[in-house]
Amino acid sequence: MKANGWCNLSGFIHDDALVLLNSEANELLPSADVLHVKRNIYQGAIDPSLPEDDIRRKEVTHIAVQLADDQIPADTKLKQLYRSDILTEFVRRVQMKDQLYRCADEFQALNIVALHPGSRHAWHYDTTECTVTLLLQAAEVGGEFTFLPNSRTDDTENRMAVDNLLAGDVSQAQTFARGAGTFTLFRGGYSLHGVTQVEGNRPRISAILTYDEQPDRVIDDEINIRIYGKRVESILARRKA
Ligand SMILES: O=C(O)CCC(=O)C(=O)O
Ligand SMILES: [Fe+2]
Repeated sequence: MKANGWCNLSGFIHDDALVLLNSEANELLPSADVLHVKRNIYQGAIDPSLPEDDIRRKEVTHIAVQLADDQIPADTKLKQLYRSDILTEFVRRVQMKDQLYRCADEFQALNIVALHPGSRHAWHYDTTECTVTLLLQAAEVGGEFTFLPNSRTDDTENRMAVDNLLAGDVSQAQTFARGAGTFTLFRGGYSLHGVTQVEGNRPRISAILTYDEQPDRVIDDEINIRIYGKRVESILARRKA
């Protein structure tokens, strides 16, 4: 974690427990929305000094079948795992934070994401410093997590490496072989990353566990509507009415 900004813990979930978590996800996913989110690699904040035609301004539509936190019942094993203080404390220690809390946002806290054959997760930075994922079901082929370690800091970006990567030269990127049950922590806010195209006959399913250094962090309605679409828009509108 210190040297590369990532940490991959394979076999973190025992095989028998993994079967339960994966079947919960597969039972819930038919009720999930297909999200279409248009974004650039920075997910919004483009460096204004970039030329108009710079590849880093380019918007790509990200497509995923995704369950938000409010769609994952409290009695599922997956939510119980996420809500475990032992796990939160473990994540805090790996991330070397003085304080770390589960995200308080009703939609973003815990998500289940299915990438179906033919889809990928385009290169991007996360809007939070550190991201935690649990792979529940690996793709048959492809669907690999790829990562350009420490490609930016708070002050600067390794533009040469990022430009080469976006132009298709993946020689600087690291790719991890991850089996289902692998728990991965990475500094996604500082390292450009994505998931290669999923191939074969089944979706790649992962859980995204979100944490924050603030105990009460919620996300702006506008951002949640942009990510989660009509369903969340109508929940929020009904509440206001
Ligand atoms: O699914 C993964 O392994 C990575 C997901 C990711 O980058 C994200 O949700 O921001
Ligand atoms: Fe990400």
